[in-house]
Amino acid sequence: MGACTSRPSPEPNLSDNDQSTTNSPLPAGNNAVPIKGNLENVENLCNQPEKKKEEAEVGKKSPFFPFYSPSPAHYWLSKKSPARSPANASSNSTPKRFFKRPFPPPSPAKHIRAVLARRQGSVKPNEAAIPEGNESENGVSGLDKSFGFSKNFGNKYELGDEVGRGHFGYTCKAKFKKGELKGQEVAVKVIPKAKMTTAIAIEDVRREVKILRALTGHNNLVQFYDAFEDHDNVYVVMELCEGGELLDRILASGGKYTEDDAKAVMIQILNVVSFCHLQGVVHRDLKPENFLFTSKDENSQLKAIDFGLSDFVKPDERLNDIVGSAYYVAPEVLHRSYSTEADVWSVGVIAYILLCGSRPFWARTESGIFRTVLKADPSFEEPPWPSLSSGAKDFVKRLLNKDPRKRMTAAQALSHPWIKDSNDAKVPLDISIFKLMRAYMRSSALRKAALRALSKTLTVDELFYLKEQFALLEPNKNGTISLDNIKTALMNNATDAMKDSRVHDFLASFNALQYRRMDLDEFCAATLSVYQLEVLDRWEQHARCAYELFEKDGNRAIAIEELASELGLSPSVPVHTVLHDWIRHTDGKLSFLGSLGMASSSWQKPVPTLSFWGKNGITAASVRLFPPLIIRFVPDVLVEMKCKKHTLIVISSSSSDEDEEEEEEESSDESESESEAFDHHDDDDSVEETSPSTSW
Ligand SMILES: Nc1ncnc2c1ncn2[C@@H]1O[C@H](COP(=O)(O)OP(=O)(O)OP(=O)(O)O)[C@@H](O)[C@H]1O
Ligand SMILES: [Ca+2]
Ligand SMILES: [Ca+2]
Repeated sequence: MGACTSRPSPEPNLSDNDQSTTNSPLPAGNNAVPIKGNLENVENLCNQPEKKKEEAEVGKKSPFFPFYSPSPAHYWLSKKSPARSPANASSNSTPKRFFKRPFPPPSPAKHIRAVLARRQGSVKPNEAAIPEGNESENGVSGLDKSFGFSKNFGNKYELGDEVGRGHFGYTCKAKFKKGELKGQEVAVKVIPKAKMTTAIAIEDVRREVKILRALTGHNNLVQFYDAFEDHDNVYVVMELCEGGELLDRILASGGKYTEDDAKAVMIQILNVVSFCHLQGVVHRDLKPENFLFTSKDENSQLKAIDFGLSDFVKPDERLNDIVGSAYYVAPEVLHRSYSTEADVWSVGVIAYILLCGSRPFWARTESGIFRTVLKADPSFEEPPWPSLSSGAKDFVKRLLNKDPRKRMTAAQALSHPWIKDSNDAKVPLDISIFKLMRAYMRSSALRKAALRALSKTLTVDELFYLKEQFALLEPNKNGTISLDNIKTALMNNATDAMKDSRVHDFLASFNALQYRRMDLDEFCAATLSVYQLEVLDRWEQHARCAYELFEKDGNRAIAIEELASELGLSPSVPVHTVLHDWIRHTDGKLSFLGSLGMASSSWQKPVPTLSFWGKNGITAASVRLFPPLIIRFVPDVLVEMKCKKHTLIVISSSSSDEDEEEEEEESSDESESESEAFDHHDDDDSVEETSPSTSW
């Protein structure tokens, strides 16, 4: 937005009137302009004669990006970053090797959101041209731009040089003017009120400060000191991080970290991300620009900044607004149903970049990026991946799983074998444990028995994390926990943010635990994630073994005929034939939708897709080849299906309503919903985009 072209205000009260037009704003669509891996191209882009540049912009202007952002070139060459300065282009400090998918990514965060907001009618089409210096119009617009912050910023601080900027604000050094702290330096993010042209934008700033205030105190989160306002600006005063952005260090390192260095960064990022998630805060804009080092020191601490797009999320809630930065955005965000797992995806993107120096999802247009995020698998074949450890690859793959239910959580990632040996700190409490626990407590006896059997097949590594979580709940002498333990553990970790994310209300749904205790065995059964186990190569062994244990415990499987009756199939239907008909030819998955015609008319609501799992994917033909096949089935049953000679086992992944809803969503055919939003885009090669009105 305007911020990217405005000059830093030397005085706090300076309005944005003087927004420079010398850096002619490029539409963010110019993200699409490829910077072919070296600074020359970037410089060329910048050095185009003004008129030519304008022409180029007009020609390439995409209707998708009515809001301009820093062009890659401008950003790259911004004065705050020596690594990006053209003067350094040939100096030793300049990375010799640039990314195949060149940095820096501009942050189209707001653009994604603004397009959406515009579509929903809450932003006027011409908001792109945000009225500058419109402070006198504040009243006219009817927007309440008072935040209730102190008004005496100017009395307390003396504003100094700019140290960085983004879409929403610019950050300056400042000094205490008087008192004990006189001369001490801080950082001040200045957010011009002139840019708050919608109620949403004002609310975003309010929330940014609220979240920062609530979460401050964590070692890997920028320390918040105070917030001020005056007629023109909001001032967020925080600790000054003098070590620059993580992005700069990545660039300075030639775009590649050693595994050990990457681990050290990952541990800090995951620590703060898991902390936010426990508090019920989802950051939504995790990217290397939003992590700063406190000092230039090689081992300096890393701090998360910029909670401008962050939000509170209740443990049961799914958010639906599309925000974030394109390269880092999770697929489920584009599908508009997401929670904290979306941040973990972004961490996965950062991890991928740290380890190999390339972006995992790349295209020349924003819609092209979205398409790859939704559909493409990142490459682990190209150098340097073959020379990296299998642990590192497994770690990144498990963060970049497109299914959020199969993705590791941040706390879990900290106990991943690749990380845990280098991590002295304790694994933090994981809110997702409580979600799984609640689903377990609401499950049928049959499902509980199945999960118990499955939990007995877990390996030492898989158990490590669950045991850590159990220990965090401080079991009593007998090794059991109760509702009180959960409450105490949460209280010990609580900040004000938990009030907004309603973690305590969520606890109320644990009443079933009030009169009983849970030992470690049951805890493991309750909190293991079947979705995550399914990702593992050894999943079939797990399931096969679990089934044997399940039977040994005296449980009886349901025969296919019983399943058929449970599904409402009439006894006259030859079930084995039906089974065959359920297999979708497109992907070889067993589709329940296909069975609808034969199912009894009592099936009113959409039926979830039933999928076959097997090594290398199961095709119709392989149904007969892989005994036993493991299939997941939403209703609460564990079923053995005798299919000719072979055995099919059905283990329900979950019984919670939430999951059923998700299943239904999935069953409406993922590819269809994707194509609805993106298929019309001609591939990334074209900068010309279809009109947004037809695409969103
Ligand atoms: N505490 C700090 N110490 C030093 N520099 C900072 C600090 N906070 C922010 N910065 C610098 O200012 C830049 C912009 O800050 P921030 O990311 O909060 O702004 P933004 O407008 O919300 O950005 P975005 O465009 O990513 O949304 C940062 O990338 C960083 O370089
Ligand atoms: Ca930022
Ligand atoms: Ca921001």
